[in-house]
Amino acid sequence: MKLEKSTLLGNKTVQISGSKSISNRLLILESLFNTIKIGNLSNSQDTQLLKKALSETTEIVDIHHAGTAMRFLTSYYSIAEGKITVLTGSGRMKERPIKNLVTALQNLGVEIEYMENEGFPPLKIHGRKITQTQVNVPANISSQFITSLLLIAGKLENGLEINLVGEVTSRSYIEMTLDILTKFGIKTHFTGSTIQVEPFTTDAETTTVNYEVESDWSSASYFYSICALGRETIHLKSFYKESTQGDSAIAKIYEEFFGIKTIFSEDEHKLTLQPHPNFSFPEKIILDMNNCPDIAQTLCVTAAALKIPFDISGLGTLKVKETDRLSALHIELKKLGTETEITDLTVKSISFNEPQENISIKTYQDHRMAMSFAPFCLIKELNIEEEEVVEKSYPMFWKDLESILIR
Ligand SMILES: O=C(O)C1=C[C@@H](OP(=O)(O)O)[C@@H](O)[C@H](O)C1
Ligand SMILES: C=C(OP(=O)(O)O)C(=O)O
Repeated sequence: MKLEKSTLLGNKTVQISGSKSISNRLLILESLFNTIKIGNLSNSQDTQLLKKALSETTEIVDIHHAGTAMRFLTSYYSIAEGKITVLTGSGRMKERPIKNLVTALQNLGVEIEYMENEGFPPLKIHGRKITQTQVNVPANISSQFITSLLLIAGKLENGLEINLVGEVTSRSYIEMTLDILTKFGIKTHFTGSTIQVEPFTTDAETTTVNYEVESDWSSASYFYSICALGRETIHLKSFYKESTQGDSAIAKIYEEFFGIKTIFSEDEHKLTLQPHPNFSFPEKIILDMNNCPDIAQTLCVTAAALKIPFDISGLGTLKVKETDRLSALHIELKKLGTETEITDLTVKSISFNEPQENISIKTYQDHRMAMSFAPFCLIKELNIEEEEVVEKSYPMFWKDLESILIR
């Protein structure tokens, strides 16, 4: 996608589709318990892939690059008594770890085989009735393993006690799952590092839950970046003041470091992003983003574009997402003139120079690489390679971007 040097049109409204994370949780719960009326379901490809998988009865299920779908379906098929499912995905999915989840399910009595490499998809799952009630799961690789078990826990005869072992990563996503389970009528208790889930009662099973999905805060993050660089007001819909999405942290982060105030209009579920006209930018941004890893790329590109030094930690999960996001950032930020130093957990700016001529950003099959670098067109023209990657989470991204820019 060739993006010419642009300016931001003020006062435009962008309607973003429902949260991919919330939608994918609801689809699994709907399929297990059949009692949800979902509004504003995500139009992301990942959600469509999960929906399709849940409606199929074939033995082989290919989930492509949808990480949450891969992880959530692993537990889902584990309790499909008597059913054998081969769960596979894209080349990259076969490099994304799943061992901690598989071991937990094996320890609960499910038979799961690795069909290629130990610890990675594809998996052959022999669905069983789980009767055990307690399981330990290392929680430092992906919170999706914990969510996956939480989503099926209410379906087990005696519920489930999950002990989170070690450091807990992306904790906000576990809290989001617990919030959804509670709204759904499944009782959970999170104390210390133990989560207890009670079995779903028949009463709760017969009540229909109406769930209006809040729009996606990870998608909203790109408009915070655009607002920080373009310094005009943007409106976003449909969001709530009290969000269960960890990425809603973007509002506070962009207010503190880039002077973007967020005004919530409760009745319209609208956010107004308002740039402070005389904001003095900080000398340095120091931030732990363990709780909101998906907006790390957004922040790094904004800071690089504004040449504000940054030192971001808590990024241990970025290596095992759609691509190794830390090395992708390191390579592509150079093209914007920003040299960085990366470790397994951090990214830190070292120096800021002039951006290159004829910038062309590689996206490494990662939607967030494309969307996080796009706002740089407010500074200088650039090309984003393999623009279609945005479909994974935000198919309307280029159209929405176009609607708020003047060339
Ligand atoms: O549960 C979820 O919906 C997600 C959890 C996070 O993954 P990790 O827990 O692997 O960091 C996040 O990065 C991903 O985009 C969505
Ligand atoms: C990491 C992501 O998704 P998933 O893990 O579900 O593939 C993401 O959307 O940034």
